[in-house]
Amino acid sequence: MIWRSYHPTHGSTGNGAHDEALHDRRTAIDELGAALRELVERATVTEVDAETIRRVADDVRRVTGPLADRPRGRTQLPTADDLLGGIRMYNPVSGTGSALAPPVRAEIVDGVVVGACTLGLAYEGPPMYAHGGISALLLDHMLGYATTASGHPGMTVRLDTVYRAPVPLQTPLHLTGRVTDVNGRKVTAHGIIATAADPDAILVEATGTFVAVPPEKAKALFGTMRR
Ligand SMILES: CCCCCCCCCCCCCC(=O)SCCNC(=O)CCNC(=O)[C@H](O)C(C)(C)COP(=O)(O)OP(=O)(O)OC[C@H]1O[C@@H](n2cnc3c(N)ncnc32)[C@H](O)[C@@H]1OP(=O)(O)O
Repeated sequence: MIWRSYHPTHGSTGNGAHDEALHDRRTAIDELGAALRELVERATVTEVDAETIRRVADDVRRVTGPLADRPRGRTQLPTADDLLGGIRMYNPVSGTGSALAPPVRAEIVDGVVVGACTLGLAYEGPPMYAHGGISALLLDHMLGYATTASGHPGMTVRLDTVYRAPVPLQTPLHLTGRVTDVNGRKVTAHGIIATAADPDAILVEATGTFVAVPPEKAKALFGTMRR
């Protein structure tokens, strides 16, 4: 399944004309992201002959040309993002503009972050199942979301992941993340991955420690960032 999940309501922050352009840009990014994910998945599952694969590679190189016009560097935020509002169009877990993201859709239900996604064959580790690093990525995100939503944002300093059973591909998944402890700058969170069909049967679980970044560290790490 390919999620197309940019939520238009998130874009309404100011006056009409600017919002409309921003909404249009985000919608376009969302459309390109969905097309890229479809490309990645089709390229992963295809068994067509080598000549066809080369022809597609040529075509893809050709169509990427117009995107090279105005690249941003690592210090420049995407103009479509709203960092404080939580909109990251290219986040590799939830960003609907990202070719890497499943993407995960998540919301807060009774103080718990509850997420959903389906992983295609592009995320394969052991045959038929997700790569273990992908599970850790999803859980890091779920725990990070939970800590941020609880009012205690921080960076991951530790992620302990327990793999109980393989995570099946092409299967709707259920993810959670919740804060379990706040101790000064340190926040502990826990999360799980299960199938949507059997959400109580934990496949992977993780406990993470997140640390709030003090202002002087934040300045050193992110001070060069600009819009
Ligand atoms: C609505 C909004 C929605 C938004 C959605 C958002 C989703 C977002 C999802 C994003 C999710 C993705 C998130 C990501 O991907 S974050 C990216 C991955 N993480 C990093 O790159 C972080 C790298 N680490 C650092 O830069 C520094 O450690 C920082 C700056 C964080 C702290 O450096 P600082 O020099 O300031 O701190 P400190 O070293 O004095 O330590 C402070 C305290 O922490 C304890 N400690 C340290 N390390 C560990 C450890 N390994 N295990 C256990 N404890 C540890 C340490 O003992 C001390 O405790 P205490 O002695 O005081 O008791």
